[in-house]
Amino acid sequence: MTLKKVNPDLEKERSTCTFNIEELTNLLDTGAHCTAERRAVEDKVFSVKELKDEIPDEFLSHKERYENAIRKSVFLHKVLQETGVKRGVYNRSDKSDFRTTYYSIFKDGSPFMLQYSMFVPTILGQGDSEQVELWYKRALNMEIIGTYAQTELGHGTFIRGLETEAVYDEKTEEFILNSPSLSSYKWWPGGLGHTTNYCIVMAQLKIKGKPYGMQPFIVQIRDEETHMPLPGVKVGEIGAKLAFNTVNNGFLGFEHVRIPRRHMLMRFSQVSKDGKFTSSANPKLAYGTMVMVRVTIVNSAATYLSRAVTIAIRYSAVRHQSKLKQNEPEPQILDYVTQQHKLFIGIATSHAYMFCSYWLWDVYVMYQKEQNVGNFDRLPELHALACCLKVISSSDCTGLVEKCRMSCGGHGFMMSSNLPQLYGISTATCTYEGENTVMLLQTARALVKAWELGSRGRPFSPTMSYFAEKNVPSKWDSSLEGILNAFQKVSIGKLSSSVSSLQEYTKSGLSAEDAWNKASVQLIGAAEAWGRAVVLSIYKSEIERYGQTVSPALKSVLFDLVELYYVHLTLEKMGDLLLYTQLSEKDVVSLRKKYEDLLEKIRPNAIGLVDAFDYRDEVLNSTLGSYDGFAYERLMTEAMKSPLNAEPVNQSFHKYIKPLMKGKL
Ligand SMILES: CCCCCCCCCCCCCCCCCCCC(=O)SCCNC(=O)CCNC(=O)[C@H](O)C(C)(C)COP(=O)(O)OP(=O)(O)OC[C@H]1O[C@@H](n2cnc3c(N)ncnc32)[C@H](O)[C@@H]1OP(=O)(O)O
Ligand SMILES: Cc1cc2nc3c(=O)[nH]c(=O)nc-3n(C[C@H](O)[C@H](O)[C@H](O)COP(=O)(O)OP(=O)(O)OC[C@H]3O[C@@H](n4cnc5c(N)ncnc54)[C@H](O)[C@@H]3O)c2cc1C
Repeated sequence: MTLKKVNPDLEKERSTCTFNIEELTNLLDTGAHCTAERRAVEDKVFSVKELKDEIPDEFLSHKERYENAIRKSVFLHKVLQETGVKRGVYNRSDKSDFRTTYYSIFKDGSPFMLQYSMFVPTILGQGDSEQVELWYKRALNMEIIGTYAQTELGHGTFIRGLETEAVYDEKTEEFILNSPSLSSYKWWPGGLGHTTNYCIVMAQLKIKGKPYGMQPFIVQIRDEETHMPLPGVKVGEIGAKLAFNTVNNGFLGFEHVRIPRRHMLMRFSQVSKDGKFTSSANPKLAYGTMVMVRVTIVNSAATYLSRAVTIAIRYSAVRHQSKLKQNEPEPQILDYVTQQHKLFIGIATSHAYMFCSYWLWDVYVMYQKEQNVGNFDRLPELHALACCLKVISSSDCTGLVEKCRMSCGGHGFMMSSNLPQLYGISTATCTYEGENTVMLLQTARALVKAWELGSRGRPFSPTMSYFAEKNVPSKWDSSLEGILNAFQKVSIGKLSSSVSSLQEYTKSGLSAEDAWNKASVQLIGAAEAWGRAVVLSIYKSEIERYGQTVSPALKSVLFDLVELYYVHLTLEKMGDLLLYTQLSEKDVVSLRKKYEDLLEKIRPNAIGLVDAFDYRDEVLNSTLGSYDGFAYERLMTEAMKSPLNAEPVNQSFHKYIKPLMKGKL
């Protein structure tokens, strides 16, 4: 099929863009040098023919898909090694540490994913210098391939309830790993099924019968030559899932498997040869990898959404349907304001979480530096921020990815659009690295504690400082500052009501735990409200900061999106605002008009805005979202790859249908 260069609809859209697309790309990539570096890596990666799929993955069997993913992972590793990309070392954004490039090769994840995302970072974060020296090099060279094995069949959320034991035997200076029950089997770790030969096992340390809490151990599970499971190791794959089907998530059980003492990662806690336990300065340091991954999820969520919204907006610009005016041709569906309502918030939300993720990453890096000199003061706030922003970014972005899919009508249901797969990998972020409700409850725990300490005169941490302000009613103000203040009032109001309920429930005789459980719906509302106030505040302040350095044309568009985000959220959360602020019906009417005006203002820049995410066709992997906009031609080309189209009549016709038709069954 010969294609014209670009669909005229997209050509027209690109001509109405009011800002410099490259300038926005550089800003989103955290610098022009990051864009250049990323593009150079992409040029290299996408020129490797072995990394292209001849048959779409969805037409392969489960086993074939796994084998294909392994083949590609190995080629990709080689290419990235040649380009000098540091694997296992996170950066501020998915794009600048090449996660997006990496994972675009796999629509459904790579079996090496956990090697890079958690195995190596845990060695770096939890190992002492000697252990890092030994294991990091081996892992980086892929001499060993590992994963992070924490979750068990019986427990994922409640880490203190994990059953896998590591019992110290001082006679042999070894730990004995044991899985005492079926529910203690590790369940879920990526790559564990048939890919990894080592793993970090989180297990309950016991010395002379005394428990010392959960600690990380590096455990060999397969022979380095034959890849056979080692004696006492029971390992396999957990089966088909909603997504991540090429990640090779696995199960693992131990029958008294012995490992050397120095295989416990000992940066924070140590066990001496004679079985003396030295505790870390803060027992929660063993949970450090989770904090780091939660921080990175905020950027990943924004990135998944930016890919989905690019596909949906490009498709909406080339798709024509129905009639707006009787005597005119069918309009682009992007001209329907309801379509703009579904999609433009996706661009704004992606920006909001991207800019917040850069800020959060900087907070994390600052904490890391302080932690290295024994200062853990920032940890409780960082933990609350990482939990809460992980939750609202993953749930908002996943909801919007699904909205993007539905906005493409029937074609969004096609696997070749890549929207179903994007939904799959996005929705997983709501569960992994801490199930979202549980993470909100962790956030609420920190907020209630801060509130109670604050009421006794203790200072609030920076993101909670507005708790100190009295919740006095003030006139509604629809400026950005006014809306931010209003959301802070909602946050104070919800937290204050939750604390009052907790106090009333305990006063009425409930235990602290029962009171907490009874008030928990309110508590997760208070946690979410705090997260909203943080995101509104950081998104605005980051754009104000960048606004001073970018061109006036770009600054104007960036603020259109900030306003859209603010007004959209105000209309969405109207109930809360009516309860806790002076918002009136008249204000709502004028905000609705403001919202409609903003959609109209953003419309000419819609394609420019998604082009600025700078996703090559190979990254989007979508028949609907390609840069040239030839969606129908691509849909047909992909349909022809269905194995059923290889022959005009399938044998089942002769075997079953024909006898049925002839009444000969
Ligand atoms: C080219 C290649 C480039 C490569 C680059 C890199 C590639 C990266 C690829 C990126 C792709 C990313 C893909 C990632 C894939 C990941 C797959 C998913 C992996 C997992 O899911 S691993 C398993 C995760 N599991 C969890 O998250 C479990 C959740 N549960 C918990 O965290 C805890 O159990 C919970 C709920 C916090 C409760 O713990 P508990 O011990 O019971 O604590 P308490 O409630 O009693 O609280 C005590 C006290 O501690 C504080 N606390 C709790 N947790 C933390 C923490 N993590 N840090 C700091 N403090 C913490 C808590 O606030 C309490 O404080 P108090 O002062 O109130 O006492
Ligand atoms: C795609 C994917 C990849 C994964 N990869 C890995 C990996 O590589 N390594 C690894 O170790 N793990 C991995 N996991 C496991 C993951 O971390 C856990 O599934 C997750 O932490 C949730 O725990 P759970 O499954 O035990 O859920 P549960 O805790 O059983 O949650 C079930 C329900 O119970 C509720 N609930 C639980 N506790 C509470 C509470 N205290 N208060 C209120 N409600 C509660 C939850 O809100 C939820 O609604 C992965 C999971 C997925 C889906």
